[in-house]
Amino acid sequence: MRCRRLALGLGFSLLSGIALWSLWIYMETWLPFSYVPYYLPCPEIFNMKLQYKGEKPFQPVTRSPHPQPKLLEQRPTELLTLTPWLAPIVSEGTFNPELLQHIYQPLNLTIGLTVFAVGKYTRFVQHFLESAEQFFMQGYQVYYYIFTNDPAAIPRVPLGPGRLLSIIPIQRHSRWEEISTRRMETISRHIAQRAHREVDYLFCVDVDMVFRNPWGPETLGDLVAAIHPGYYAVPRQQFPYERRHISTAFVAENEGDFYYGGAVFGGRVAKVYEFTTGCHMAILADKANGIMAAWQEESHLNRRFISYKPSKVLSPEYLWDDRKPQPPSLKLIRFSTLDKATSWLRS
Ligand SMILES: CC(=O)N[C@H]1[C@@H](OP(=O)(O)OP(=O)(O)OC[C@H]2O[C@@H](n3ccc(=O)[nH]c3=O)[C@H](O)[C@@H]2O)O[C@H](CO)[C@H](O)[C@@H]1O
Ligand SMILES: [Mn+2]
Repeated sequence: MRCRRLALGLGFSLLSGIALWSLWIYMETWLPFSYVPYYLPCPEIFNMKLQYKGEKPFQPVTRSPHPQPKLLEQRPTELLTLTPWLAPIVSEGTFNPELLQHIYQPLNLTIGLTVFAVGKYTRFVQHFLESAEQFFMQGYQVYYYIFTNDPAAIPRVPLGPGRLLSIIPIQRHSRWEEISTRRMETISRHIAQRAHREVDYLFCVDVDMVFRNPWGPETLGDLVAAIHPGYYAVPRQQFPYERRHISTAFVAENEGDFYYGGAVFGGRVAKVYEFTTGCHMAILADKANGIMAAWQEESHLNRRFISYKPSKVLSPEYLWDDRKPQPPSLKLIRFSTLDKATSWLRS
């Protein structure tokens, strides 16, 4: 009796298993499509730039090995002023502010500044904006774009003439890595929807920072990157690039110029659009393969700046970290990270 029941039970389970399996097969062919990870673009193809006949790219994309440029190579207290691809490296003493003012002021430019304040990071907005009002692009039209999940938490900071601010509601993601990484997508979409009509140049920066000294037209360029304060004096083999081949952010040992910070980049709005869209696509490809790059969007930013060299490089004066003592090579700290309670903020 017991054996019969057992046999019946087993038979029933087998039959229902087969039925479920057939249903799944049927459903799968009926569903519009399914994702197959290995069909996604592999890094080599993804980083390839097609050069169409008649198109003259401003900068050739190189994969040829070349020596690493050293910011402090010549004299320990003087910074390099030109990259090997002839982009200026901006620092105090390399430009004449009055002359630049005369050149750029009549152009009637509008400079956009994007900043994200999601969750606990809304507490940085007041200090950030107050300092930007004092130092960021003084005398120019400025458009602040603040992306937040909590518009009510954004303080109303009085703005000077010709300066506008727009609060843009966005979704909150639970993981801080996701919040940080999604910025590329959000900025790219925002440029397509709005910013391309409103600004000439756009800078994208972290909110947990303050301006300490003037940031002016010397920073304007087609595509602008800033050297990370943690890695301006180390060999590129020690840069925290993404080193796994499977990631679209992969960088080989013999590649890399400077290690750039994810906290500051910008340029002409059309170039920033191209840049953020490219980074977003690479992030999506990684995501589909279940990968998060070593330093999230900063890894993708660095990968892209190797293939698409920045036309202007900002020295660590424009991206400093207050926890470090100011070295003699940096004459004027203009923008720097606040010492913050990272683990609490990200919890
Ligand atoms: C020294 C260091 O470790 N630096 C890394 C760290 O920078 P940070 O420690 O500077 O990252 P972060 O915590 O400032 O996050 C980046 C930005 O995302 C926004 N944000 C982030 C989290 C959040 O909950 N809400 C919010 O609004 C905010 O604008 C913030 O400034 O992480 C970055 C992630 O891309 C890069 O990998 C940096 O190299
Ligand atoms: Mn930060």
